[in-house]
Amino acid sequence: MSHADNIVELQQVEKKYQGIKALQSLDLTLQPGEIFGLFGHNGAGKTTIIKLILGLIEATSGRVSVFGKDPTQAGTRELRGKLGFLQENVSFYDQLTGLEVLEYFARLKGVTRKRCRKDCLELLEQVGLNEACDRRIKTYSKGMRQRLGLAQALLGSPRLLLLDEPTVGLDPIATQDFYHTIDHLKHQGCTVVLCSHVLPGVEKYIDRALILGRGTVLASGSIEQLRAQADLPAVFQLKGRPGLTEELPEDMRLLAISNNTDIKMAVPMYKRMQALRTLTGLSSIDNIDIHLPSLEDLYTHFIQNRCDQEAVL
Ligand SMILES: Nc1ncnc2c1ncn2[C@@H]1O[C@H](COP(=O)(O)OP(=O)(O)OP(=O)(O)O)[C@@H](O)[C@H]1O
Repeated sequence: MSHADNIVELQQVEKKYQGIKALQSLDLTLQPGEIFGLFGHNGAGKTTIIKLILGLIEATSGRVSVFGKDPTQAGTRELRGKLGFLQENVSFYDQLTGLEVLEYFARLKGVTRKRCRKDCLELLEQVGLNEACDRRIKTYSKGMRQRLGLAQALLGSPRLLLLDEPTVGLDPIATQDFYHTIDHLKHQGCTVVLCSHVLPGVEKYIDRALILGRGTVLASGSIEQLRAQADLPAVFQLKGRPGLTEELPEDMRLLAISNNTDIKMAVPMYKRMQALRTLTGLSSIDNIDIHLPSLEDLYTHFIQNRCDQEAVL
């Protein structure tokens, strides 16, 4: 994909607030139809990245380009029309109904009066709020407000969607519905940036992730690339009958933490297929569970690594 196709490009970006570095040496490119996860501890710099992309703040140095333009200089209406943004802890005017709120934002976003009602009703249906659309916001639960926030972000079919903690307050079914919506948008070519502290379950929906620590990139890439960088083992959990330990080949026995019929072992990722073939051939084995390093494991690994490095310095 060529340079010109990038939806977002950040090159060697640094951001300081009152002289204090919030981001440094940040390189980031986002392509059409990409779901990108932005992860990091409190104060790592995630919101700062979102604000730079939205053009709300200027980089102290480096280059920020969104749809090929500097977002702080680009025609506001043109850029806003292509962007959708859901902030953390979304709040709306309590006395209005869900439909009224959405129509208000739709008009602000330049949706014509003619299309406004139809578009808003469709979006409310998409986020599962069609039955509550005429109820005042003050009667909405936290999850319903969050869904309304998502509908607001989806107004005008954005080509770039920035979502800060989008699943906070959503129950498991609503979270799944949310990811189905995101998947649907991806297939329409929309680029999505997901900022989250909630790591479990996210990895199957994202194409790439960036892990930030104190304003610097600790790791970035697809889950497979992050696994390769971290070099964490796959954890095998074996269940079998008495004699299982004795049946294990010598090299595997060394890796095993065992009570004889219930064995856990950490196998280097590159050896996992070979280990699986060997294990399935054993006569006293009944079950094998394999846990590959999850996004949460990888996140903990990279953050911990950074802490260890800082402790040495
Ligand atoms: N307007 C500001 N003035 C001064 N410092 C700021 C300002 N905004 C952010 N910071 C600092 O910049 C750093 C990065 O903040 P940022 O809000 O980007 O982090 P974050 O990763 O979004 O955190 P969280 O997960 O808590 O929302 C923090 O140290 C924060 O205190």
